[in-house]
Amino acid sequence: DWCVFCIEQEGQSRRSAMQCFRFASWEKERDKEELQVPARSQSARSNSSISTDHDARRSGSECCSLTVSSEISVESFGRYRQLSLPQRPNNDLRIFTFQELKSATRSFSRALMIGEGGFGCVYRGTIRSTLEPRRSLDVAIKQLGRKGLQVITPIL
Ligand SMILES: Nc1ncnc2c1ncn2[C@@H]1O[C@H](COP(=O)(O)OP(=O)(O)OP(=O)(O)O)[C@@H](O)[C@H]1O
Repeated sequence: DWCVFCIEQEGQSRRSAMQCFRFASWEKERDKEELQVPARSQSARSNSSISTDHDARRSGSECCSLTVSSEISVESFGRYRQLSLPQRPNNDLRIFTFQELKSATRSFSRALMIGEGGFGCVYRGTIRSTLEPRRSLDVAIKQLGRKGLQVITPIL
C-alpha cells in the first residue's frame, strides 16, 4: 500500500530525491498500485536532479530511476505516514501502475538486474513515453526490499 521511489538523472548525483506516497487499499483492489513520477513542473524544475521523459528528450538523457515495492504492508509502513506527500489529483505527475513496472522489468527478472543498493535491487526496464507513445524510454527501476525497510527503521 506504499511506494517509495527516487528519481535520478543520468550523469548527476545518484541520490537526488526520495519520497513516499500512500495508496489506499481500494486503489490496490482496483489494481491501481501506482508509482508517481514527477513530470515537468515548477517543483520538479526547482530540483535540477529530477528527470522526466520530457526533460530526457530535451537533455538527450533517457534514463531515470524509480523505486517501487509491492510487498509492503500497511502495518509495516503505517508508522511512516509522516513521510507521505498528499495525493495531488491535479498535479502533473506521471503515474505508473505496479503492473506496468512489472512488465517493464519482465517481472523483475534477475537477468535485468543492474545493481543493488541499500534499499533494494535496481532493474533495467523499458516504458513508453507519454509524449510520444511510439517511443520507448530506458529506465532504472528500484524495488524496495525488506532489507530496505530495515534501513529505514533506525532513521525514523
Ligand atoms: N539510473 C541508473 N542507471 C544505471 N544504473 C543504475 C541506475 N540507478 C542505479 N543503478 C545501478 O544500481 C546500483 C544501485 O543503485 P542504488 O541507487 O540502489 O544505489 P545506492 O544509492 O547505494 O542505494 P540506496 O539508495 O538504496 O542506498 C548502482 O550502483 C548502479 O550500478
